[in-house]
Amino acid sequence: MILGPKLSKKFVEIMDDTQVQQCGIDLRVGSIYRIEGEGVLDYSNEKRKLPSYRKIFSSENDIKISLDRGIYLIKVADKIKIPEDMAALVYPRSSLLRMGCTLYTAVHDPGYEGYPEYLLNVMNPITIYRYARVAQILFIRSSGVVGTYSGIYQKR
Ligand SMILES: O=c1ccn([C@H]2C[C@H](O)[C@@H](COP(=O)(O)OP(=O)(O)OP(=O)(O)O)O2)c(=O)[nH]1
Repeated sequence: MILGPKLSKKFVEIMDDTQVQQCGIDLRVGSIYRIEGEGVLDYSNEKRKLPSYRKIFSSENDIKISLDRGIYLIKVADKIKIPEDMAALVYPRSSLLRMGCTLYTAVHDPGYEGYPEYLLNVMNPITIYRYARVAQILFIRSSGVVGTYSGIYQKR
């Protein structure tokens, strides 16, 4: 079952009710990075290596950024905390899609806490203002959960 925002509001540190949607909570842009260099991914994570990220925008310090076509990493400005019996899914805002851009997102695990990062694909140039709402998070109550998230992205 997807939780409505009356309940899920407790799990996102939002700025104000503009972020509250009918079924989920909008997430704001925090920082944007260029991805530089190669990543390495294996089965056990022994060889896992993230590429380098060069920060090109921060909602704290900058007013707006114009992005050319390309791939960027985006870190959200809102801290989220997933309860131990829930997972969360994040979708791009449809306005972002209508502008020719999208976010690629993965599963948010039970117990995860932090400022998530998503892949931003700019297929048509876009200007993004500080703290623009770019995504929407949906919380899903989950049964039969095995443990809670404690990987390298916890509390980042
Ligand atoms: O698009 C996403 C999806 C999830 N997360 C956060 C929440 C999630 O709980 C955590 C780890 O995600 P996942 O388990 O998919 O990462 P992994 O690559 O398997 O890392 P680990 O080995 O730490 O599990 O990262 C993001 O920042 N971005």
